[in-house]
Amino acid sequence: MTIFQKMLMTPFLSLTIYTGLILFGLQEYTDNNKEIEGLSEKYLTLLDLSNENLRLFKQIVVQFKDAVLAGERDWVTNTNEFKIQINTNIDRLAASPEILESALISQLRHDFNQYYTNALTLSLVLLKNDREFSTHEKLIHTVEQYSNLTTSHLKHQKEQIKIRLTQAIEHSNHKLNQLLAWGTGIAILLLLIMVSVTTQLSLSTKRSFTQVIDRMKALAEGNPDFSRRLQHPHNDELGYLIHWFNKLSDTLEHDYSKIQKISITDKLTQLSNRTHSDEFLRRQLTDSSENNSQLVIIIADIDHFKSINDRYGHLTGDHVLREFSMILKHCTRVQDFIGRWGGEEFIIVMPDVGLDQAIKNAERLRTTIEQHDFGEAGQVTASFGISFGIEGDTQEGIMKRADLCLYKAKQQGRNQVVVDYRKITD
Ligand SMILES: Nc1nc2c(ncn2[C@@H]2O[C@H](COP(=O)(O)OP(=O)(O)OP(=O)(O)O)[C@@H](O)[C@H]2O)c(=O)[nH]1
Repeated sequence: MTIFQKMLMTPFLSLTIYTGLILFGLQEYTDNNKEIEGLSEKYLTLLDLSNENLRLFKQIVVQFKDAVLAGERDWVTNTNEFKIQINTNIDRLAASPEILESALISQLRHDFNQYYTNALTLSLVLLKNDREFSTHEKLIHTVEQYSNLTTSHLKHQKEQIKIRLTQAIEHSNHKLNQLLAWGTGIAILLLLIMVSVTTQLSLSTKRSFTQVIDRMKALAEGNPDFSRRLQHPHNDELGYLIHWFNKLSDTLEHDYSKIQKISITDKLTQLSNRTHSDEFLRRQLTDSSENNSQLVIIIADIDHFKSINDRYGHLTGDHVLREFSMILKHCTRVQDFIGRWGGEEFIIVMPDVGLDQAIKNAERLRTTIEQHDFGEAGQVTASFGISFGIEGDTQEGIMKRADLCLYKAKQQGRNQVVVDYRKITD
């Protein structure tokens, strides 16, 4: 996935999830409202029945009183309708045992019927002009007792319906509040995850970009580090950038090493050139003095090279130089350094070698060259000057001593090896 897609995905996902949460919340809110509406309807019906029972009961009480006071027997029988209605209502209330306890309903039914039976009996007795209340004291007391109980049960029933309704609404609201709290929690959690993912993404992108910028800067400032390549495990824009930056580094490394090689190599002989020989000698002198090791240099110069050029031409001269270089390479150790010091002058730097061994090597070189067939130029000889590193030596010092020996070799008739023994004999 590309960085662009990742960046787009974060707000898109957030939007989708938040929209989902809002829609879910709205749905729950609507459902909750519907549930409360349903509850209200159910409970209010019960409350109406309860109120009606209270009203009917009061009417029965009043009816009995009126009948007795007016001496109208028919009025007593009128209460039967109210009684039937109350019992029907009680049956309807009993159909909701989850709201009204069946024990309370049974108690109400029992006490109301007790009241009605006793009140009816009392009313009929009193209507017979038997108005001596003291003789009916027990019955009056029973009527009062059941009247109070019935009223109390009816009120209690009404209260119970109200309480249950409040509880049901509270429960429903509590569920909604819980959902709201969960929704808010999830939204905050998601927000934190989004922020953390975006921060991580930004930081890792920034880190990778910084890496690329640093490497580009180093490259532009001429300090390339070709030993390692940038890594990016993802196939995103940064991955492509790093991939092509690494490709560019490969090309640059290749060109750089090519240029480096050219800058230190002599084109004709493919040996190290003067600049590189100079540097190498300086480094070796430092190393040998630090490690307290022996360092020997040999200067080799082709004899009468000018006359080869003059007689056979420069191309033949060049051929001789190439052949000469090959012999130097083949007759020395891998750790020996060979460079073209000037026109037909060469330097061999031999680290960790005794002077005797170096002299033997120079002699072997001299005889090999002498015996070699240089083609058109025929036989060619060379002269050698040898010097070795001494304490506090400088590049100029060791070169000068080797040069003096070479000069001596030329003076003494060429095709020979002259060694600078001065420091040993001193
Ligand atoms: N063909 C060819 N000749 C070169 C090259 N570089 C230098 N020379 C020639 O090498 C010759 C060196 O001549 P001199 O310095 O007089 O030395 P020499 O003739 O070898 O004499 P001695 O060193 O005294 O034996 C000059 O003629 C240069 O022109 C080269 O790359 N190719």
